[in-house]
Amino acid sequence: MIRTRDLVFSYGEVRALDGVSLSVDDGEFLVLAGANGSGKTTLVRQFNGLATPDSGSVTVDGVSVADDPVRARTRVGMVFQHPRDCFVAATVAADVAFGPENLGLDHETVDRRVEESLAAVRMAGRGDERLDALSGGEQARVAIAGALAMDPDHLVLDEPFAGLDWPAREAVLDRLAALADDGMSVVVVTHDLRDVATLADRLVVMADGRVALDGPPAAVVDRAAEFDVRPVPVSGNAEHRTP
Ligand SMILES: Nc1ncnc2c1ncn2[C@@H]1O[C@H](COP(=O)(O)OP(=O)(O)OP(=O)(O)O)[C@@H](O)[C@H]1O
Repeated sequence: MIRTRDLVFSYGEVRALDGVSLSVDDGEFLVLAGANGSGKTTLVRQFNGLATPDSGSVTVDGVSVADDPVRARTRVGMVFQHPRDCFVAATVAADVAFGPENLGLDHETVDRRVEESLAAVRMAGRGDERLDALSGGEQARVAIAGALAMDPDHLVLDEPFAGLDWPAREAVLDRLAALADDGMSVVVVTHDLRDVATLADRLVVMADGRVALDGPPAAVVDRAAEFDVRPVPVSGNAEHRTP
């Protein structure tokens, strides 16, 4: 579980987080929405210690991020917008291997993690392909594989769908939903609630550095427009769950 309590964070005079208390359970697929500048990115950067709060606390599986930021960074995988800017290698497998190699894992373990992570995003057998030859959706899935190869318990994606067409978006969402089904907590930051909200277990809308709405998408999405988030019809949550 990722848990924040009364988080406050300012950039100089700008108070970006103004008392955020939020818990994300294991296996929960949470969509974090909100208008530009509402504090979404600032919040998720606290989850793995990329930023330190002015006050308040963050724990990951009960351990304070401030006390053990290295642990938080390995437990919480992060995928940022524009994955192509974050790639460090020329080919798919080399890029996904980069993180686990840096952990000092042996070759066999790295190879296994690369294989499993690529399979999890339906990119199995494509390790030798060049990243610059992939579609935007495939690149997004490789970026997710790179985070999965670190074997995290939680996965946070900041605007992972930017620039993706509909089928690519669906493929990425499908994978994320499956990961949540397998027990990973998945947090997706997005402006756009189309299709995401129908898959998510929970929708949190931020406004002015605070949690403005929090609940099952079907219950809260109608109010999202009040906070400059595009409303969409939602038929229910957790459609991805299979008995
Ligand atoms: N590096 C920075 N320096 C100064 N102010 C910043 C910085 N990053 C963010 N801010 C400000 O902090 C507030 C919250 O920004 P943040 O990026 O967390 O919001 P967001 O909801 O993720 O927005 P967006 O959807 O545009 O990415 C905004 O007022 C923003 O202008």
